[in-house]
Amino acid sequence: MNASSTDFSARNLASASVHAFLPAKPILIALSLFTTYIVSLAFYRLFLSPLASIPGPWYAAVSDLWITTHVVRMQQCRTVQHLFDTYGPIVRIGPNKVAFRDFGTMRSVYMVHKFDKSAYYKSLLTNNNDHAMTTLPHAEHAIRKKTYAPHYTPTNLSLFQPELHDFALKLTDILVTRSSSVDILDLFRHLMVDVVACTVFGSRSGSLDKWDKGVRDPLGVAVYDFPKRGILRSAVPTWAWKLVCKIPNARFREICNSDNIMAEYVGSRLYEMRANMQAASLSSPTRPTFPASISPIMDRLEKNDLSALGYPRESEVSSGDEHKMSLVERLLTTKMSSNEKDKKEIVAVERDIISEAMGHLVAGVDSSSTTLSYMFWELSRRRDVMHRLQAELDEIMPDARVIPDATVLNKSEYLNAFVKESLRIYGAVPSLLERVVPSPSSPSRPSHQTKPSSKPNSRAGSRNTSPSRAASPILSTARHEDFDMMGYALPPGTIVATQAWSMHRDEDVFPSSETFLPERWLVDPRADPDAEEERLVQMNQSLISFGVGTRQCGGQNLAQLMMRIVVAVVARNCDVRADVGETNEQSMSMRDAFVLFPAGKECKLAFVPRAQ
Ligand code: HEM
Repeated sequence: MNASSTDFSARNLASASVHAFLPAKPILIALSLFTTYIVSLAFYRLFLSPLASIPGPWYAAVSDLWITTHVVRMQQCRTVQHLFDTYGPIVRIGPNKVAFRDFGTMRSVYMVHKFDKSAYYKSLLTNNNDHAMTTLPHAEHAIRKKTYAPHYTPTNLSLFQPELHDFALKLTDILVTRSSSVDILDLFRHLMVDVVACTVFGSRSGSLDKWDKGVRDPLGVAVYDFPKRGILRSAVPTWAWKLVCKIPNARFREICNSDNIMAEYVGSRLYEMRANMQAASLSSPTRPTFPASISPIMDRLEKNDLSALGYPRESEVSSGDEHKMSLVERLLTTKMSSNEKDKKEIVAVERDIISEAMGHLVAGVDSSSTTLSYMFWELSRRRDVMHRLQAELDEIMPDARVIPDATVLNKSEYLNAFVKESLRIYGAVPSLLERVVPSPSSPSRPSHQTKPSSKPNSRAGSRNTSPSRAASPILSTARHEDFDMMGYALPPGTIVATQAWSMHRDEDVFPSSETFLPERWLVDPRADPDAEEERLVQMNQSLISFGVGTRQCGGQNLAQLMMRIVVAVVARNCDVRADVGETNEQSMSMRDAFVLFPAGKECKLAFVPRAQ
């Protein structure tokens, strides 16, 4: 090889390597810019953010990824509790998120200042529309609540007692006739579908009957699938969602479609009711126009084909009793009161009622069935509790098939203590209830700031007793629009939250908090009466299973009533047993995905009839 050919190859090689390097340059530049951005962001969040001084693990301050891994593991409640134990009552759990475990701050955020809910709740939209739980601004929510709240007053609910007793007796009959164990989580879900269908839609869905006959209940399955759909839906953008829903797998499609299945059921009830109401008040009722997602159902209904939905056409539970009104009927009456509504308005109102009713179905079924399941699981392994409860029930229910009125159940001391203790440990919503620090222009802007308080206390002057950090250097740099939470200045937009899980495990209020002890809710006759009164007030104020303030559970009176009815009739008629091979500590270990559920996703128990 001569010198000129060597020169040529070297030049070629050099030029080739330059060309190979050139396209890599923009990538390298982009990579280094990205790395600089990430490092700067992490540095800002860790050291310069207004939340930088709040205690908590550094990796939580840097990114939401850490807490998200615990959400995905369905162990967020336990993780946050561990942080409180490690860092104290206020903890930074994300770059923009602060969790607290303090009674005074809880009252301030949820009751006094009534902060708006965070965007997290939008993942619970039904039919792509808001309902009470997903309406974020406080003022807008107040209007909604006014329309549905009268339905859940104890007086109104007492009108539904005959149906509720029927369902509970039907459930008991199913339990005593089974020779093997029953997955009561599934069975209670069917019970609650019947209960909500009856009180909210004024119909009999026959869900328990279907369960008994081994027939699949489409409404029950849809309610069960809805949270899974919510998680999926919130994880992908709208365009991708349409593709996801086309994945050719029958079960998967059923999950994606759970929203529409519920809307079909509710829409059919609403249209039927509206037609009845119009027939009664107008000579020529106008056919309402329904939104696209439910118009096929309306077409089927027009052809009088209710069976296409899998539900019998039945008379409303309100028939024959003009005072008893389902929630849907109530909302129709309130919202359709003006005859001057145009078609567009009617569609909007009807769509709104459908979403609201679906919201109650979704909120009421899984929550109540989970708590009920844990109650019976606890009875199965605590003979002492079971016997004491049964002794009281034997007295108030001489006839095992006659369920006492709510007023009697509410006065039954041990039953109430048992329900409260169950709600404390197994309340179905133990999770962070997220709220947002408002901006200065927001109506929920606090007019004064919060100081930490050690414990709840009813006695005047004994609140907010622990030392405030108001004079701390952190606050000296606070801007006017910041919110003072326990001495830390939180800028508008910060997400703040407490969780029932931790409020209910405060050792100062609930000693031996991990032990299931209904007796803690009873007055100890040997103790000082004043101290006893104070102790019980503290516990009651810290029990937040149904949330706090104006955004509290809308259906809590119904849930409380159903829990008492079901526990009373089932425990009066049966003994409960668990086979540790199928239901045990491990399978019942608590998981949370906003609502609680057992790790094994079932709760199999055997029910043995008691000698009467
Ligand atoms: C043991 C059973 C139940 C528990 C533990 C429970 C718990 C809760 C909690 C903690 C909230 C407040 C969420 C927040 O502040 O972010 C809530 C809201 C709600 N719950 Fe329940 N719930 C139960 C049963 C029911 C039932 C049976 C219904 C109705 C059929 C119902 C309807 C609602 C509604 C409509 C809301 C939204 C309230 C509003 O923002 O106006 N819940 N529930």
